[in-house]
Amino acid sequence: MAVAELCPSYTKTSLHSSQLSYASTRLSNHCRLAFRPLPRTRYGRVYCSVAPNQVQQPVAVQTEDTKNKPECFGVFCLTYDLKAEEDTKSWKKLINIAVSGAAGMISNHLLFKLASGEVFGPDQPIALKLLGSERSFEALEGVAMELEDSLFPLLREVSISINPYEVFQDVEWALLIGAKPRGPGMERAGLLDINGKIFAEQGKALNAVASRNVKVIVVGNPCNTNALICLKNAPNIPAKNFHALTRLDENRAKCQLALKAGVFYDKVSNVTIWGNHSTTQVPDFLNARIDGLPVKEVIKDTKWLEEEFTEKVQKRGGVLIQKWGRSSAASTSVSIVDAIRSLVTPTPEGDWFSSGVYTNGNPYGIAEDIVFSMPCRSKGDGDYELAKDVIFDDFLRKRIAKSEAELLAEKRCVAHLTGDGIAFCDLPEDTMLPGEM
Ligand SMILES: NC(=O)C1=CN([C@@H]2O[C@H](COP(=O)(O)OP(=O)(O)OC[C@H]3O[C@@H](n4cnc5c(N)ncnc54)[C@H](OP(=O)(O)O)[C@@H]3O)[C@@H](O)[C@H]2O)C=CC1
Ligand SMILES: O=C([O-])CC(=O)C(=O)O
Repeated sequence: MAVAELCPSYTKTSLHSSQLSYASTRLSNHCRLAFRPLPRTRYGRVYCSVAPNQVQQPVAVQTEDTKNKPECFGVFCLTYDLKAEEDTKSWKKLINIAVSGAAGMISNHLLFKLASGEVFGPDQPIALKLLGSERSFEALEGVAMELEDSLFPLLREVSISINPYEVFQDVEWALLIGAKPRGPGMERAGLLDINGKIFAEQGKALNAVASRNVKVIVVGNPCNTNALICLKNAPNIPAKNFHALTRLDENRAKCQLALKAGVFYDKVSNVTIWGNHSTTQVPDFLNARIDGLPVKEVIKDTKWLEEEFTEKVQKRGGVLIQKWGRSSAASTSVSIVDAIRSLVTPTPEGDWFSSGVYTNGNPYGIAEDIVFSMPCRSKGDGDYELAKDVIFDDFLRKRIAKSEAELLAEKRCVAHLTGDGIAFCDLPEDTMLPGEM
């Protein structure tokens, strides 16, 4: 970073504290420096008095102090005097949001939704902490540049790093999207192992440095078992705070039911996706409602519901890949927004939403100690409870049991990553992620 950027007017600028020693190194020979910390922030103002022609072009070096910290990015390293606005607006306390796989396709949609305010509200300033890898670091800088150029008023900090321990520091939300896609010829067990290692490491990092009340949404596949691995490696964070994203499946199911019934999709409610985010998932039409009525009273074609509808939802991701040549990114990011908003706003009376959550005393008789998608309700405080008014029939029970068996097998397969002993992979059949068929 050039001195001119650090001290653009040559009289006064604001710096993140991590830049201070660098600023001092570069400027001390040329100007008198004073650093005054701003209250309750990690920023301060550097005051220097120097004539422009005295400033020499710097060599971009970082001191020991700065190089192990996540880098704040460009314009997000500055702070501004918002006092005039603060008189008229009441901003909420800044929240820290970590996003992994931040240079990937889903994040490319999601980050801009988060920064726009449509997720956490128009009075909620946010800090985005982007996690990438050496492979993606330059792309991550590109993402941060686009965020700069978008001039989002609510986006107060952006930092990028390849170290989860830096990125997860004090985060209140962790959106874990980055994962290796399953390549040709790769066994599902191999995918579980490779991605499981990523989520074990990230669980440990969350455990060490995140807010104790962090909410974690695991998107990277296989997301249920990745979420299980993550929470098992984070024993100091409540297991209830971990979610595997099945909201996209719920949205897909709502769309298909609306289409069949000839209604707009906002008329469809109480849709549960049970189980795994895989082709064994169970889109529940028994409890779902259209315009307040049980689906079966509106759609009388039971064969369609049991066969076509169920399979269409289970395989929607794969069909989309065949059309697009890549997996759902925009609709996934929309569903992540939906998932977050369902936790931070009260669930409408009588309705619920689906999320893959830890089974610990569930009322449905589902095996304990796995991450299973179930119907949830929230008061809007970030927490949830399981919906109680749910009915089952033989068809639903049988389908749920299949997804449950799959998740139990996945769990045995990653025992070495959850602290449950030696892994034993006996996956019942090579079931697929929605995108793999
Ligand atoms: N739950 C759900 O409903 C859905 C889940 N998904 C899943 O979300 C994940 C991300 O999808 P998408 O954004 O489209 O994917 P992309 O391929 O566009 O991005 C994935 C990111 O994962 C990171 N990554 C981490 N580890 C590896 C690794 N070992 N090999 C390769 N990449 C790695 C990469 O970032 P970097 O280089 O920085 O590490 C990359 O940017 C996938 O696992 C996908 O299957 C997708 C749709 C729906
Ligand atoms: O398998 C994938 O990456 C895609 C996926 O999860 C989906 O579309 O639901």
